[in-house]
Amino acid sequence: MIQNKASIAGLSSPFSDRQRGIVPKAPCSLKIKAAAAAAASNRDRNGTVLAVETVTKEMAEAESLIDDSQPTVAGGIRDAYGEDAATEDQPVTPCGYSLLRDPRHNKGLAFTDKERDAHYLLGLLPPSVPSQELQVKKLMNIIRQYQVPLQKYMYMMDLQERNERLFYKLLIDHVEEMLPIVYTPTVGEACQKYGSIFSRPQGLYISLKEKGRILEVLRNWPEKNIQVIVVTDGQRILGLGDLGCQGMGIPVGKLSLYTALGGVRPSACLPITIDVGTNNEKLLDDEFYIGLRQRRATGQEYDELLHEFMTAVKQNYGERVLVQFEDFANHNAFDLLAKYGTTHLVFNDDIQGTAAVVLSGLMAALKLLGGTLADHRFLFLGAGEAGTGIAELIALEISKQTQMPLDEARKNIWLVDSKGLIVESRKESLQHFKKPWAHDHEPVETLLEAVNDIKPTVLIGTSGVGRTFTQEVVEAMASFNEKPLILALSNPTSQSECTAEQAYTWTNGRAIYASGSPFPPVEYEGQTYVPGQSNNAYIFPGLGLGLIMSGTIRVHDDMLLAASEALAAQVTQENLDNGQIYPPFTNIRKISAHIAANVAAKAYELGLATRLPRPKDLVAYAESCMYSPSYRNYR
Ligand SMILES: NC(=O)C1=CN([C@@H]2O[C@H](COP(=O)(O)OP(=O)(O)OC[C@H]3O[C@@H](n4cnc5c(N)ncnc54)[C@H](OP(=O)(O)O)[C@@H]3O)[C@@H](O)[C@H]2O)C=CC1
Ligand SMILES: CC(=O)C(=O)O
Ligand SMILES: [Mg+2]
Repeated sequence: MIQNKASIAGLSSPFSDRQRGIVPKAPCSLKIKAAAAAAASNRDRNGTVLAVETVTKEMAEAESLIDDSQPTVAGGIRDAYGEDAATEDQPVTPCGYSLLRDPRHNKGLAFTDKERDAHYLLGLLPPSVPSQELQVKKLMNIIRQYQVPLQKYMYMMDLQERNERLFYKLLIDHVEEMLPIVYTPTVGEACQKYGSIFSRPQGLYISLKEKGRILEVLRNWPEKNIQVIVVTDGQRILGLGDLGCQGMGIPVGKLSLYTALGGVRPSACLPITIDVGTNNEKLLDDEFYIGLRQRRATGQEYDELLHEFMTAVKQNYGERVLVQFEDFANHNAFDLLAKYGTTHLVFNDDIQGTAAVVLSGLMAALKLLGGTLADHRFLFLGAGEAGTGIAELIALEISKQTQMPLDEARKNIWLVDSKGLIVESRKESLQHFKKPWAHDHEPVETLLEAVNDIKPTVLIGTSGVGRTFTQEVVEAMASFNEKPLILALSNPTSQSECTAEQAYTWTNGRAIYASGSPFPPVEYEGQTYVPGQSNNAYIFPGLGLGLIMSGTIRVHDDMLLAASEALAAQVTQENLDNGQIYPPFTNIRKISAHIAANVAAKAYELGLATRLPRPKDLVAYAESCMYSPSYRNYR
């Protein structure tokens, strides 16, 4: 979908308003200040950027000065990746016993005789020199012997701390099997028990105690060339509620997917947990809880800490570091995105990443259901970050496809929250992100009533509450839809609105179904149904890679649409014939390269990319940028 700049500037969704600006408020060099001034002078009276090419060129120049001061391998755009993309022999700093204790360089028994000789390893290892593939095979044998998923998780975390390349090789080569361990659902249980299983810090902890010293905290992290930060304050971890400081498992898990699925090098990834306390009484009473033992700070105290953090991030890492907000409670999530969307490269995974993955699933599903997006009726259970984020992106796409005003495009999209259907008569008391969805309708209290009234073709669960798509609800969907599309997005598995088995059996095998956490295939009346996984993990790794490789300085809604289209384009006829609206995760690195390329192409088109010149073949370029977990030879 190619848009001209005028039509982009004309969009009026809340996303666009938040994220259209490209003027850095706190520029980190004089040259960037000059570029910012140029950007400011290129706005019309609505604040819309009119011509950004000049600005990005100047910013690119300014940024290249910053890059020159970074201790990276020489060679332009590829600098950030060179250390990992290179296949030739590499120098290695630690040696002897320290080399075996350094996860970034350790190879376990796979050090060659020559390397053992050159790096003071003689006698420190038994004689055998297995290949990396054999090491993976051995570890998979061990992991498969654990019956309890949390034990597998702990084994994987230990491996990551011991031998990083082996961790990623194993994760990439066995992605379908290992994703549910390092990610949802097991990561949810790990967060709940994080204090009890804590062994070593895996990211930065910034608590209220560090107020006034956040820059110093960032500088304590050993890696300097950071490209992606995933940050949480732990208040809405999956559908498990407030887990306080123990939410750290989520940034760690998300960033391991940035590397495994998106090819961003691990040393460029920084997990951060902001600890402002927790309102979870159970954790406050838990002797193993690792966070501040106080109730959550709110209001000015909260805002000031977050502002200090965002300012320090830009000061320390520059204009192009991507900050992914993850699992914040919705009032803070929307506010942070609005506040920093115009000054920082920020992205909210729960609002925007989820929106992109669901829109992609819908685009693919239309090939099975027929019609266009505008022909369908959507009903959501849950009107928070995920629900309203998805709803808004669907409306934006409908508006683009049909040229109808956004408000009009919203009319076929309905949301139910904990108080019932969102309708006009409730408007006054609604949170701001729900107001656009308050349509004209009688009050409706239950989901079943809403389903029977609205007769949606698509039912989407974003409530965080398990088994809320009851048999009656699903059967009602099947009574007026030949192929009811049912997306039970809440995580982890326990919070899924209905299971795959329920969706298929209650619709006599007619449902098209996907869930946020994976379900195994279902046998029903002699047929095998393979459910899809509708999770933002399809989107953020490729989107992040696209932003990084193009040096993009702001996220724009059109980049989300570009990511959705790229993902939908990877769904094959064979996938569709099997009722699947997402491609399998086994191909995820190829998929991520395509998403990255589409996102980068959009960023160049919008003039928001600063790495110039634009590579001709963006897919090939994305692939060439990707981190490879294969061992390097040490000279
Ligand atoms: N698959 C994926 O990729 C993703 C999945 N998710 C999942 O989505 C879920 C929700 O996340 P998020 O949107 O951020 O959470 P929010 O807290 O922002 O929103 C939850 C919404 O659900 C509503 N709700 C809660 N209980 C009920 C109920 N019993 N009946 C009807 N509505 C209810 C809330 O109502 P009210 O506003 O009245 O309180 C609120 O509108 C989580 O489980 C999360 O794991 C999130 C992001 C990505
Ligand atoms: C997947 C995800 O981001 C969530 O459930 O919050
Ligand atoms: Mg999340």
